[in-house]
Amino acid sequence: MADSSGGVSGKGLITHVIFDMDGLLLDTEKYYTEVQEIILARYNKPFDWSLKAKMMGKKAIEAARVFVEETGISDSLTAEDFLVEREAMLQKLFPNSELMPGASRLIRHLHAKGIPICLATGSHRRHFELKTQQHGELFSLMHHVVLGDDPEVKQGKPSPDIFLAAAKRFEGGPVDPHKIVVFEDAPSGVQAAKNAGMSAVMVPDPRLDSSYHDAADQILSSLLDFNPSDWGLPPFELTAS
Ligand SMILES: O=P(O)(O)OC[C@@H](O)CO
Ligand SMILES: [Mg+2]
Repeated sequence: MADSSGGVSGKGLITHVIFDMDGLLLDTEKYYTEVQEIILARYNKPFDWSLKAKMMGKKAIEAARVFVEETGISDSLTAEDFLVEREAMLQKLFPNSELMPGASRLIRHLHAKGIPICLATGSHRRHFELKTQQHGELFSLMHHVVLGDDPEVKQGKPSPDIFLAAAKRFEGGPVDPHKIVVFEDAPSGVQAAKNAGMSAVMVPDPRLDSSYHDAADQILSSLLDFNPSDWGLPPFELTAS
């Protein structure tokens, strides 16, 4: 739980960092929302952030089941058919994926300072490739990448599987979870980090109700507001004025 100052109380030194991708490093959640609104409009159903909050961060089929069941359309559209229908639209949108503010600076800073960093995303390989095709050099700075369709990831977030798999694959792994901070945007992702025994910095979409923030150790409105010293990580260089 973040302390009142929004800083971090009582955290030991962090030595490794795990990044979520969708909504945290890449501005891609809007594409999922756009496609889901188009599909729901056919059933005259509204798409709202309480449904979004339950879907984001999950593996595709898990998010699809939530979508068709929570909206009450599962008799007309199966989770599998939903995934097929949205695929064509997403394949057009994902190559335009842009970085979230502060993402590049933080990744490059930690890499330059020799802090081991990796990626752990519910996105499966095909979507990962589409979303990162404009950002290959930046994502190559990750020590490793764990994807939603990785055989070790039996269950998606909020299960800890993906973050435990990520901790194992660092040099000299598995890394003690208490020495890992996870950056996430989704309630399911923050919960997965806590379930893995790790710390979680949440950068939530401002439209997400603040009641979903409770499990995070620190809440930021943007990665630009992250202060590495809060976590014992090397501070940003002061840019020459
Ligand atoms: O990269 P993450 O946030 O795990 O998301 C994957 C996908 O489920 C989008 O919500
Ligand atoms: Mg995310």
